[in-house]
Amino acid sequence: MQRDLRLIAVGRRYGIRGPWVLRGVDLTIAPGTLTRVEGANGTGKSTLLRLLARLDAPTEGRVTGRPRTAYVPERFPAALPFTPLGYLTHLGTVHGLSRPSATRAAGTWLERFGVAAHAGTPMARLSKGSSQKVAVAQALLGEPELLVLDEAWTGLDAAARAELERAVAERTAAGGAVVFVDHDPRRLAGAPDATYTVLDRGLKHRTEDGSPPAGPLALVAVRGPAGGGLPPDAARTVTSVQETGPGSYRLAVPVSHSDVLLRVLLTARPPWHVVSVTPPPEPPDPESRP
Ligand SMILES: Nc1ncnc2c1ncn2[C@@H]1O[C@H](COP(=O)(O)OP(=O)(O)OP(=O)(O)O)[C@@H](O)[C@H]1O
Repeated sequence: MQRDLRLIAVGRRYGIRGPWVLRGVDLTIAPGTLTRVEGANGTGKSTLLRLLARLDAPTEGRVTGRPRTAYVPERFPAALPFTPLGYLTHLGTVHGLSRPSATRAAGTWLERFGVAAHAGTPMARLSKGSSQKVAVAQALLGEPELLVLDEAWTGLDAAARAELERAVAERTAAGGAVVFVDHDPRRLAGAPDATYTVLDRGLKHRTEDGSPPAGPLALVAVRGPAGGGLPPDAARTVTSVQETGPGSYRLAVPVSHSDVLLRVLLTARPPWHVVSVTPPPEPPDPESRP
C-alpha cells in the first residue's frame, strides 16, 4: 500500500431522512497497520468497514486513497455456481495470475484453511464454516493492500481462526493494512496499532482513555548483522524492540504474530539467528480455581 486511506468528515445515513449512522468521522489508515474497530450492536461498525472498503459511498465528506482492497463479510454468499478451487482459480486470474499460478495459489489457501478436501465440492453444498474459509481464502489470494474483515472469524474452527490471525500478521508485515471487527476481545490481542470504538455516530480512539488492551506477548532474542538494523517486515510485526548489544535484540511480539516474525528473520539475507523464544505465561486455568 503506497499511501494512506483517509476518511475526511465522513457521514453516512440510509435514506434521505434516515438517522445519521456516522457523522464527522475522520480516520487515517496507514500502510502496514492493523486497526481494530469495536462498538455495541448496530452502532455502525459494518457501515464504517464498507466505507473503508469503498463498497459504499459516504452521504457527506470524502474518502481519499485507493488501495487494492479485499473484504470479507460475516455472511458470504455460499450459493455460487462454482467449486472452491474453480472459484479461487478464477479470482486468481482476475488478479493477474496465470492459470497454473492461480490454481497453485488457490490450492495453497484451501490447504492452509483446512478445506482442501472440499476443493471440488459445489459451493452450494459446503457447510457454513467451509464457505467462510473460502470467503477468507478469496480475500487473501490477491495479497490485498487493504484487507477489511467484518467478523470474518465467525464460523471458523480453531485451526482456521489461528491461520487467519497468521495471515493478518503476514499482510501487515508485507506493508498491507488490515482493519477488522470481531466480537472476541482476545482476537489478535496486543497486535492492533489502533483501536477505535464506534460511539454516538463518531469514532473514539481507544488509547485516548489510556487503557490499550494488553495481549499475550512472546519474547524473542535474536542476533543479526551488527549495525544492520531489524528487517523492515520484522519491525512492523513487533510491539517493542530492545537492543541488547551490537546486532542483538530482544523483541516482544503478539503471539498471533510470532510465526511470521520468525519466518521473516530466518529467511532474511543473511538470515538472523534466533537465540531464544519465550512464550507468554499460560493464563490461569479458571477450572483449577478452588
Ligand atoms: N443497507 C442499510 N439500509 C438501511 N439501514 C441500514 C443499512 N445498513 C445498516 N443500516 C442501519 O445502520 C445502523 C448501523 O448498522 P451497522 O450494520 O453498520 O452496525 P454494526 O455496528 O455493524 O452492527 P452489528 O454489531 O449488529 O453487526 C443500524 O441501525 C442498521 O439498521
